[in-house]
Amino acid sequence: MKILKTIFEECYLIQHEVFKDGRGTFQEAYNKKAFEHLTGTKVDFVQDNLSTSKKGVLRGLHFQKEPHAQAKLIRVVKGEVLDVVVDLRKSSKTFGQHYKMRLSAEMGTSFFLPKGMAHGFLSLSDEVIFHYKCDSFYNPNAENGIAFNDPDLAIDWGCPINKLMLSEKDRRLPTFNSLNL
Ligand SMILES: Cc1cn([C@H]2C[C@H](O)[C@@H](COP(=O)(O)OP(=O)(O)O[C@H]3O[C@H](C)C(=O)[C@H](O)[C@H]3O)O2)c(=O)[nH]c1=O
Repeated sequence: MKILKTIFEECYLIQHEVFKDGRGTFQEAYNKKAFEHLTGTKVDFVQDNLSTSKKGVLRGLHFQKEPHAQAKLIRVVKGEVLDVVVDLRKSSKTFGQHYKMRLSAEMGTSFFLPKGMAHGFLSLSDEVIFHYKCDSFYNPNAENGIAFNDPDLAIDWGCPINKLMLSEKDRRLPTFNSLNL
């Protein structure tokens, strides 16, 4: 397992060791001891989520308000996504910036997001299976989000807007500035 830093502090790409043989592959999808040793971050995950998405589905940008903010360890189990993270940590030098990266099952990587991030992804494959661990339980009363097409974030999703498929909830998300973070 190797840790790759990103432009966001405490936000890491994790490259897993993939063992291949005539049968297929094996990898440790998560190892608490190795993760905490390499990132220096102690995290107790309490909930695993799994979603499937068709091509063109955009989920996000979502976050839970304190004290229910979630750190997430993301894994694309099948297919490929464009994953997007927005730094909502007011004390961060990258506050208000977004970071995007293609993640695919073939890459053999996980992506760790600390608390204080808004997260979303665009499905680039006909079928995406998306798995992530959270260190805080789902709390619908703490749910919040940012519009995927926020004019100030100006995220380039690389997909014509008429090809995107969003939930009604996501179509009504507020702008970053209106949150007054
Ligand atoms: C997130 C969540 C949802 N739900 C229920 C609520 C709805 O009835 C249904 C679908 O929820 P939603 O449309 O919010 O699912 P996504 O759009 O995939 O939301 C996720 O999208 C982006 C990518 C994220 O990073 C968030 O963790 C998460 O909000 O599942 C639960 O019961 N538990 C949960 O933890």
